[in-house]
Amino acid sequence: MNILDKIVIDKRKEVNLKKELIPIETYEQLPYFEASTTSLSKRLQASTTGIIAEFKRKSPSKSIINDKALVEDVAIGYEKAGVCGMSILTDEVYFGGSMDDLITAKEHCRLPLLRKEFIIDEYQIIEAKAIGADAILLIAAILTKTQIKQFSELAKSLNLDVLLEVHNAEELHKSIMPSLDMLGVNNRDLKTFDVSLETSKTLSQLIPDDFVKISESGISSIDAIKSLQPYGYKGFLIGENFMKTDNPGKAATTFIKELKE
Ligand SMILES: O=P(O)(O)OC[C@@H](O)[C@@H](O)c1c[nH]c2ccccc12
Repeated sequence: MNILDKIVIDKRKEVNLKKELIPIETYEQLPYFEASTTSLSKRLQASTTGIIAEFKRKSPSKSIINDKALVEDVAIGYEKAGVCGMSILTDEVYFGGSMDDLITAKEHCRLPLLRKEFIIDEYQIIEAKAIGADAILLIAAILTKTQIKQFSELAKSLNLDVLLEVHNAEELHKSIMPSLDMLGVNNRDLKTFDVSLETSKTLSQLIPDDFVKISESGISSIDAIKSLQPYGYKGFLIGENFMKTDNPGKAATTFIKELKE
């Protein structure tokens, strides 16, 4: 069994358990549930750099990336660096993240926050809104077309932006629908962990221009970004390249400064 299948099985158990412990109505009463959101896709459209910087402690492919950095320091650092948004892993088992990380980031910066999670149930979308997320990720590889439609429409009704992630043409074909704001191409195959920026380049021509195009994973240089921009990419999701340093905010500052030159 590949790692993605395993993650989804565990996630199903986790969500079923949580549903029993915390009824959805509890989330609907939290203050952020009614609060307004900041649009990540609009920020990206208006930006010349388009960096979405991620907070990621570990991953199944790399194990520990950074177990010292505090999410509040990183949120403040990323905001100062001038990123367009911050992506926060909330999966605990495989990525060492938590919903508390997102809440903490929300308290320390005004950046649009993307909840990076393996969403398989509408419950997680209500939860995302309630903890202060501005955008959610939907992964085509683990969802049916019907789920993508239902989940993205629910997110839109809550004013959350939707980033739909694909890895191949088949996933892209089943996913294109008006309730999505951003289409992300993951350069990392979540089943094998192979990384290639060519994935973004080949799939770009199949993505209609009305979606904000984002290239995700394995981006570690200015040259990589410059090579992707001609393919229409407006957003670049970067995790490890910043998180592997002692000071991710500083790494993002240097990176963005250089990108602007
Ligand atoms: O650390 P990287 O290679 O810069 O990648 C960041 C981000 O794209 C990656 O964490 C990611 C992209 N899609 C995902 C889906 C689930 C978990 C993680 C991800």
